[in-house]
Amino acid sequence: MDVSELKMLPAGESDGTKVCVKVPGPALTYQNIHYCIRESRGPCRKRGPEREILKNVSGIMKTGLNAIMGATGSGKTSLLDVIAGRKDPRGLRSGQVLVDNKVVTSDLRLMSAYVVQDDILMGTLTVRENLLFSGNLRLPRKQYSTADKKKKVESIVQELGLEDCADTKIGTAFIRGVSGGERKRCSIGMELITSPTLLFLDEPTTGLDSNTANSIIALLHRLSRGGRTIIFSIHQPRYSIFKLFDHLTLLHKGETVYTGPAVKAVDYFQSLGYRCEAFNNPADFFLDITNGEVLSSMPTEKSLAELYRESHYCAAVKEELKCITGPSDLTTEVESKAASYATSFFYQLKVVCWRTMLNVFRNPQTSYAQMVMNILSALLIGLIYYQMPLTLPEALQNRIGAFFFLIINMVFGNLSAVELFINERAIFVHENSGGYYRTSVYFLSKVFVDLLPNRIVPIFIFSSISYYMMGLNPSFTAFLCFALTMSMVSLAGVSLAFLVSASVSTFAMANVLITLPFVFMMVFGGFLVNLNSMLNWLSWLKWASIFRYGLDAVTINEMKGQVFYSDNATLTGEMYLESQGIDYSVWGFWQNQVALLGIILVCMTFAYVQLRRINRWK
Ligand SMILES: Nc1ncnc2c1ncn2[C@@H]1O[C@H](COP(=O)(O)OP(=O)(O)OP(=O)(O)O)[C@@H](O)[C@H]1O
Repeated sequence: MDVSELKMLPAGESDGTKVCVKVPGPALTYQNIHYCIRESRGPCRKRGPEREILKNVSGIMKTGLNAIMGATGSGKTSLLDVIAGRKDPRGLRSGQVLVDNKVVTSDLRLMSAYVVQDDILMGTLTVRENLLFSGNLRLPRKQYSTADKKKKVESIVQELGLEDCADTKIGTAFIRGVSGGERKRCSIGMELITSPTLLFLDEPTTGLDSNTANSIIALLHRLSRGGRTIIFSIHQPRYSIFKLFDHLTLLHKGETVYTGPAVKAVDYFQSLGYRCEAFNNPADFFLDITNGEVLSSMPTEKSLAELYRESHYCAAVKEELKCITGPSDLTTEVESKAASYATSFFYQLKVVCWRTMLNVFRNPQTSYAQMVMNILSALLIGLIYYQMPLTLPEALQNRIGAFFFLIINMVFGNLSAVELFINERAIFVHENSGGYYRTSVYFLSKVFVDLLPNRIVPIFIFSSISYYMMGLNPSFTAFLCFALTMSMVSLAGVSLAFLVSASVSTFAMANVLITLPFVFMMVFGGFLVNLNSMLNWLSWLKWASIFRYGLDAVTINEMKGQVFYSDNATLTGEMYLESQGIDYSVWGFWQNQVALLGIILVCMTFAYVQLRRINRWK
């Protein structure tokens, strides 16, 4: 739309400054919002007393730039999250949020867009690839062909001025990427893909230098003139930013101290006896007032919130809200409706798998390092146990020692898998709750693209190097059974790591939770202690040991049919297996694989359940 067509009507109407656009954006109203939190305290996470963080706040936000300002901890982000339907509805004690007089449901939430403070983007993908990812998943395939989606991405690239960096990667800890401002623009672009008319942004200028912050707000201002209602929290904007605001909501300790046209705010506070000095930035002036650093020339016992409640601005809001009626309770409505998706399960799976694959290939430290580590450790083990003889006693000692070493290597080599869901937790929560894809799609993409090729291919290479260097049973079937056992042991270790990774949000906690079971499983593996001589009530733990199943399987695979000899005696592999109480029948071997498969399936299922249980609310 041509900007010259736009004209600001004179400010000062009771409802605030009106922005003239061809098609206005939705009007968002919120009424008597009481929001409480209950913090957990102490090591037992005992629930503390309830704390009210939003106290009876009401307001109306219309087409244009609607800023929510206030000092740190005043409740800006909480208000933004409540009205955007992102805050845990359990904390909402009363109040109602309506968009164009309709209650906020999850469908309505998907129509709007929310740009989080920390830009959550896939760092290994370029700006254009990230935008296309959003477009592919969030634009219905019935209405948009692939060419349409590409066209839409190109129009957003141009609208946001991202042409120069469209093919630059966003950047990770290892890759130098786009600048902070370009990152923020890309985050906004990810949300603009669905052409939302209601856009929420949490502190869009935080962390940016003042010129970049200026250009971001100028961009939002331009977008708002296309008929959008843009609502954002902001901390302490400079004047050139402040003067672009159409509507201002000022909070102090969870209460409204002003809501109305931004251009009228200085006059309002001057009418209360606060003097804004010449050249002072109004935004700084307001924060000085709420922080008590500027005093009124008309001292009163009343608080700023009480004075606001007596003002004509508050009366005007109340008057307008009186005409708007909606259902009495918001909470149930928000909770009950499941999110709907623009695309089918299989299409989502294809798009998310493609992104996961690109991410794996462009993250050398995970894919290539895994391969190199496996080759190096195979060579090391191969050299230590090079061409093991059949003479006793070293034949048995070396074989059992080598198998134990191999299993340890397979299990502990997967400790890095605990990073998987922790690293990407923020991006998963953001995209999943933003309606990009289902939880099952994300989980399966990790299994198909990350788990299988990243864990199984290197293990087959590892097995072929170490197996033939150690001079184990030369039959090819025996080699395949060995490689299969190594893969199953590794997958069982990874699935336990997946479960831990999906259950906790910090590496420190994940490391403790994964190391403990691995160490216990190692003790109950049958190498460090004779399981038959253990206390009965303790020995059941061997049934949960990945080590025991792995060790038994490779021992049966190697020993069965072998004959070991010393100067004056011979010992068959079967005799050794019997002495250890290992069932060496065909089922005896396969029951270990079945048990490992059982562990994999149980851990994977619980990992998926845990991913579903991750708290999406802020
Ligand atoms: N989920 C939560 N758990 C615990 N405390 C919370 C939660 N959400 C908000 N609070 C508390 O509520 C108060 C208001 O928080 P909020 O993030 O809305 O403030 P803010 O004005 O956005 O602050 P800042 O500018 O520092 O981001 C703070 O004291 C904060 O600690």
